[in-house]
Amino acid sequence: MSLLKAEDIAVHFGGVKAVDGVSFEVDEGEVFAIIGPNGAGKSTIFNLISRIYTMTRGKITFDGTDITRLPSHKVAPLGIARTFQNIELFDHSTVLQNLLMGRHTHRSTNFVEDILFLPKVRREEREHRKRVEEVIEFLELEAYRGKMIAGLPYGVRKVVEIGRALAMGPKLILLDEPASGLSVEESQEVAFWIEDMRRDMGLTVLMVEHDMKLVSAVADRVLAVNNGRPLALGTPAEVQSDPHVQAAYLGTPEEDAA
Ligand SMILES: Nc1ncnc2c1ncn2[C@@H]1O[C@H](COP(=O)(O)OP(=O)(O)OP(=O)(O)O)[C@@H](O)[C@H]1O
Repeated sequence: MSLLKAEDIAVHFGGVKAVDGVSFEVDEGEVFAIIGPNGAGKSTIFNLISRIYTMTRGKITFDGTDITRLPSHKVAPLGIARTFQNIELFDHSTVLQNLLMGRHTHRSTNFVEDILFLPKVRREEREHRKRVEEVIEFLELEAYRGKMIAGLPYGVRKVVEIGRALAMGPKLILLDEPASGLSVEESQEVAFWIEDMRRDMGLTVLMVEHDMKLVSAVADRVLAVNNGRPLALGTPAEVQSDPHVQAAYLGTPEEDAA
């Protein structure tokens, strides 16, 4: 069953057709990757799903709900969490504080209830802590729990960014280039975590990634895009051997054949 469905989605910025008629479905429990050269429109597709950008045309359905015109702040509570290409954490807060902030989408208490620290507030606080501790254990972040983000190595910050998204308890996680800037060993770890997210947490994963080794290792299906247009859809091996995809990456005249 498809959890996310994008139908003929498009966004144009003046004359730039950043995304121009892309359709795909992500099945529940699937790891689905979007690949393409720089400027192909991959991050823009994420921004359309997150509702950061408003679509020029098309429709996006998540878990049976039409989210095409949903305000962006209502996307996360539905069960969609994301990471950003340029890590978006609070540098002067600890790992634990950043992960707890990931729980904010689940707050049902108001300011007065919080001040009075009512039983309902305490109960929610306990639940937030429990979920965050599960994430810390899952991503093996115990050693960094009390450390400031600013002082952490890049690879650890990338993992915390994934943790912040996981702390939300989503059904679908959007990973924007989870392996960029990581060493070969760190990328392999990310591959294991993606597998575990699916197997142990029952998550559906949609990722944008340049690292074809990671994509081949974890993705069930791949959508290749170029110039905002779809090029090929299939297994990693099928997409990698597609002549249009090869042409787009090599920049040969074949590119126009798409
Ligand atoms: N807010 C915006 N205003 C104008 N143009 C934009 C905007 N956002 C994206 N674009 C343009 O849309 C195109 C697609 O950009 P996008 O960032 O989605 O590419 P990408 O495939 O994610 O690239 P990369 O791999 O380099 O991250 C680019 O030409 C980009 O300049």
